[in-house]
Amino acid sequence: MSGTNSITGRDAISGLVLAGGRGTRMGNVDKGLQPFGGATMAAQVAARLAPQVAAIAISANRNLDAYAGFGVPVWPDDTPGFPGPLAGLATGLRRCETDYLLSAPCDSPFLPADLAARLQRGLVEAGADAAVAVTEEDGRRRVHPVFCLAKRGLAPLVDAYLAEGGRRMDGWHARARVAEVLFEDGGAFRNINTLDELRALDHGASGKPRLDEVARCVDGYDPEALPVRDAQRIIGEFVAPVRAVEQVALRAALGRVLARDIVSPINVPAHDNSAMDGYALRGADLLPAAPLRLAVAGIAYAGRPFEGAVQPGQCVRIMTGAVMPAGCDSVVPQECVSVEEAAHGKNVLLAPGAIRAGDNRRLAGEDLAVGGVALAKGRVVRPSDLGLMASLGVAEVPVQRRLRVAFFSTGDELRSIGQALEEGCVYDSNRYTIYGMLQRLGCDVIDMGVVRDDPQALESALRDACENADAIITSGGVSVGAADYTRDIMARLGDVAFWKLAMRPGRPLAFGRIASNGRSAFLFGLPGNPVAVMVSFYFFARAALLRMMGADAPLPLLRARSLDTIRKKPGRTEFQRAVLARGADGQAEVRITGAQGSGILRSMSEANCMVVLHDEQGNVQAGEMVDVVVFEGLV
Ligand SMILES: Nc1nc2c(c(=O)[nH]1)N[C@H]1C(S)=C(S)[C@@H](COP(=O)(O)OP(=O)(O)OC[C@H]3O[C@@H](n4cnc5c(N)ncnc54)[C@H](O)[C@@H]3O)O[C@H]1N2
Ligand code: MOO
Ligand SMILES: [Mg+2]
Repeated sequence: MSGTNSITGRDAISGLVLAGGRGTRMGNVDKGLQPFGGATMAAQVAARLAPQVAAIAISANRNLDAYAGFGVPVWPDDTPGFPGPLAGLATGLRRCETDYLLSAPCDSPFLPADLAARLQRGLVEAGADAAVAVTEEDGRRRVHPVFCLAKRGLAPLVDAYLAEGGRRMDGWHARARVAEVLFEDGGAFRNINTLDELRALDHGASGKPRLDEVARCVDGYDPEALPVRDAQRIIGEFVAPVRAVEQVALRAALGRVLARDIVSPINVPAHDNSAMDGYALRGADLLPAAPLRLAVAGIAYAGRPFEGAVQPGQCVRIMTGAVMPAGCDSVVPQECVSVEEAAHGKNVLLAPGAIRAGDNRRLAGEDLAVGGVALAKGRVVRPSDLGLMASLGVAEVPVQRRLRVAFFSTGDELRSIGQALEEGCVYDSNRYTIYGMLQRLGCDVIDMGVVRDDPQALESALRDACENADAIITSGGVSVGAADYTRDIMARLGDVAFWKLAMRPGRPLAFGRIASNGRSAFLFGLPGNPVAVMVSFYFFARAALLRMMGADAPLPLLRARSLDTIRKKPGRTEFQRAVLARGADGQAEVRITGAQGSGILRSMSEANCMVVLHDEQGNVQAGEMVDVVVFEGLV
């Protein structure tokens, strides 16, 4: 092994988020649970630590249920009375199961991504028992003793210092060998002390750049003609996963996003076993050119093994799934032998070449080996995964908590089902398509109805949504019409960009993050036209929401032959509704559903897929291959 991980490796380190303080400077609020960056401060710190260590725990003394919701162990101080972060460290050292413990405070969400590796290297190089981070500001060294990598064996020493009444985080340093490791980026250790500071940081970016900073990284960024892939990239970089984990019963994990790798606690199968009903034998007994006669020494059923050892010249009657008897490594199916009665019981006769040594045996661990990753985090759990986890005896599964998404439609012309349809009005259909798409994505939905084209009503709906949801989806009002107030209000509440996308349908799109009363939410202001709303959802909101859920589910693209000639201007992406079928030659063919107006929802229902004509593409001739996204299996 080489590199920083070779010294002891992240497997030797547990991470501890120190969230057990009184939060005095924040008005006694529980600092770790303050919303930040689409999650909470402690969750952000845990998320930054998690990839650096083998396991995470949280030191907390209040709101233990809320912390338990993170899906990691929560350790209240063993010493009563909120004695400070050192008590958290002491408790952590006592409880941690790895050789090293790395602490970090819950109010430092920007901590370095290589904190563990560098402290570990410093510790080993200095032959020390602990290592702490140091920065230099204006030529002055500043030690950050709360960012501490300590050997578990230090527990008695720290306990003794606490028992003497010592409270300082670095008060015990003189009694041990503590290495100081210099980090160049002082900002990474920045901590957030007041609610105002928290809001200021969270409002704009939560340690991430502002939207315009992200957008500027796109070559020739033009909000009036933004290519689809640039918009997708900006959105992907701007949204952040909402990290909160819950344990659910196995069946309830269906459709949910795995929050952690599922590691196999056992070998599956647990033993070598038979793949056939037949006779288990010793491969070494097989004769290449002559028939073989074996005495049947006993019988092995699935769940009821044969206990004895099989001697040369013997075999065991065996059923599919039964454990291979000791000494046997092959199974001959019963169809391939003849059985004869003998004085002492039964014999079986095999023709030469009936099987080879090792045939029809399933090896222990061939499906899953103990310690192997059976399912990777980020996976959306499917029925086969439920079965796989059941085969491992997994009763409860850590999943990401469901994303809460609030949505509403805007427009004075909209009527809800059950209302009279006056002159010039239309029934609100977007709320139903959005509802359907969100449901199938596995979100918790908050349907906020229709909001009138009235600035006050819009502002209060947006604030309400922001305070109650992780993401907000609106439809309508993002273009340039005289009643399109949505734009102004969205812009006033946060960091929102208005784009005209180089695509059809779904040209206008608002995207960003808004904040209200210390809470923030990602916002997707989709265009009002009923097909545009669906296309924008599928090609922008879907991936972003999945990313927020911590899911890894790229959109599968197929290729199919176009039956139509399609007129298409290069320089924009077009999404055409179409029907995919198998042609006479067995190959996939696609036919456009006809008129593609962005208000024609019927053609969306008739379609079973969308043809994606990319930016650079021009006219398509009948018979040419095109990219297709199928609806089924999408959401
Ligand atoms: N001068 C310009 N006009 C328009 C442009 C443009 O660039 N310059 N873009 C057009 C495009 S493309 C679209 S898409 C729409 C988007 O407009 P808005 O997002 O402002 O949406 P509205 O004006 O509110 O509504 C558009 C259309 O959709 C109907 N609608 C709205 N909500 C619903 C709903 N919930 N259920 C059913 N139908 C709905 C609404 O009645 C309008 O017919 O702007 C173009 N104009
Ligand atoms: O998004 Mo608009 O519907 O392109 O017409
Ligand atoms: Mg409009």
